[in-house]
Amino acid sequence: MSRTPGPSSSPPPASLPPSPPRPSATRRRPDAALGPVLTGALRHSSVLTTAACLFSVASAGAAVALPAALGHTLDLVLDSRPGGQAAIALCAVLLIAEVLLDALVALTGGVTSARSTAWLRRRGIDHLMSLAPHRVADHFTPGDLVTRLTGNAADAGTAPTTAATGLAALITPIGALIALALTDIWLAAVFLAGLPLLTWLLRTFARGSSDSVQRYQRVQADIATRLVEALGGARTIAAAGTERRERTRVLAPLCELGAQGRHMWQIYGRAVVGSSILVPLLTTAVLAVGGIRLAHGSLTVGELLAASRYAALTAGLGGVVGQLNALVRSRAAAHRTGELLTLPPVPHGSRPLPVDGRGRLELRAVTVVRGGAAVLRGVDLVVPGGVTMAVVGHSGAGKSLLAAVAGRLTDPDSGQVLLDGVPLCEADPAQLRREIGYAFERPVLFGDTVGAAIGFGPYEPPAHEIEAASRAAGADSFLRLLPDGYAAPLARAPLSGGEVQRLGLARAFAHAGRLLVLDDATSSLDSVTELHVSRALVHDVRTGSRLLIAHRVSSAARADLVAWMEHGRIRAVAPHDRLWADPDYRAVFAHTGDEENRAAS
Ligand SMILES: Nc1ncnc2c1ncn2[C@@H]1O[C@H](COP(=O)(O)OP(=O)(O)OP(=O)(O)O)[C@@H](O)[C@H]1O
Repeated sequence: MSRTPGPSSSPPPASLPPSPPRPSATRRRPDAALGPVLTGALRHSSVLTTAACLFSVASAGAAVALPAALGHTLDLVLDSRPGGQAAIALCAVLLIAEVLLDALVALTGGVTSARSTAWLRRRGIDHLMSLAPHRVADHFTPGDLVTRLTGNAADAGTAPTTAATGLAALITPIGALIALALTDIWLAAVFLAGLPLLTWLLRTFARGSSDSVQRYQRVQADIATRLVEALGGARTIAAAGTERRERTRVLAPLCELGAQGRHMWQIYGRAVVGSSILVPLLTTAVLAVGGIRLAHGSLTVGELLAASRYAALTAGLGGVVGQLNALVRSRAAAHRTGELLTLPPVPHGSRPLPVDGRGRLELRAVTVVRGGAAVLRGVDLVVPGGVTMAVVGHSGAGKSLLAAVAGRLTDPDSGQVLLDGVPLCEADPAQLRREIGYAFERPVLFGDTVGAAIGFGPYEPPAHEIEAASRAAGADSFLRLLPDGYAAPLARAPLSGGEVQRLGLARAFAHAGRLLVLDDATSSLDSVTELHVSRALVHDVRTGSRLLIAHRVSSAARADLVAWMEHGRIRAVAPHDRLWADPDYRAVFAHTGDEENRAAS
């Protein structure tokens, strides 16, 4: 309730991060990023924001009315006029109302901020999940994203409350100035004389601190990005013995962070010092002139008392500095969170796949550009329904990208991909995820238990299907040795690289649809296990087409057809036996052992 003059309360620096590490998203028009966040947060908490606004305006009204009531009461008491008791009661009511309203502002404001923040985080994460993974990676690092969706979202979530209470922060001094003028026009004139200086102080603060806060948040994000990278590469760093160097790298932006932090404090400090000098000077000047006016009989004692309170409240305009600071911070944070929302989501259609489709995959003139260069160049390829096709080629030929395009993990820059005659971009996304299974070379496992990690997918398969998939992937034997079997906590299960890969395979088998894409998903398996998996794939997993990115001759030899890729193009499609006669084809497998090559030939 106390509206003390001078810049106040909230500390200047922003508390959260991220950075601009990757290009374009951060170069969009600021308003394009800001609009959806601020309007969305406001719309989402409109009732509470309106309540907070009304309470704070009412509280400001009580604050402005109180000095007049006090002054009037004092005059009544001093002159022994009737009505003193009623006036005292009115003062008490105004005082209590102000306290209660302030409490309500704090309550509704807190809830509004919490709800807006929760909405922003949900919206941000939903949007993130709707984006193409490579597009996200092009624009944001993981650390940057985390800070945008946590700290920045929390700061941005305070915007509605700050704006609502900011209105009251303006009403109080402006109302007090009007009341001062009504009490005595000369006193208001004295105050107005100093107003240009106060206005200049506020404008300088707002301008300087906005830049500084944005830079501070970016540097914080940079540190978060480096930290996430270091955590991801912890084993490599330990093996290389470069912990000290890494520590230095992660903390390198700290100097700039400190500089930006100091700069913010300097701007804030200058504003505080400026208004701390100006405000008492103005108040004192008003009091001095008020004293003269009292001596001349132009003011009563009660009016002087009211005038002194109004001068203090009017000078509370300096307190807007704190409010401005909070607004600047939440605006900068909203801008950072909003940049994520400006990335266009992957468009989807709703066409169903034909019920009797067998997983015929067709790529028509598919071109994919990465880093400014075409990585897949006009690829035409047909995987007939029910056929297993191995994709082979030298490292960097574009095999993984082809696998990503096949299951719509990324869209081609030109050309079309069709599953059972339906262009993937027109297909119902939920059905697409049920009908296309993926296993990767280095799968990431999700779930509380190892069983849940296998069941993780668009639907939860029953336990017996999870176990059957696990057997097919050669994972059942080692899972049963775990103390709790399939219920063993994933985080504490001691899994080798090959075992993780088998769990990834089991996950894909458990959700196998009409198309199964195995992107180098058996690379860590020994030959015996790989043979077991290949057989299980034919006999124990739902039938459909398979696209296998393969490096081993044995995998290519077992496939019905081989697509041989070279420099982003299909060089040939034929059974392995037929291609083997070509020395260039054999050179693709030059890295595999002679024994395996002999066996395959
Ligand atoms: N996001 C990207 N930005 C730039 N270049 C990319 C990107 N993704 C892939 N590439 C490039 O595309 C090429 C093909 O990559 P891809 O992973 O498909 O090769 P690959 O045939 O699967 O190789 P490997 O057998 O080594 O896994 C590589 O030269 C790679 O550097």
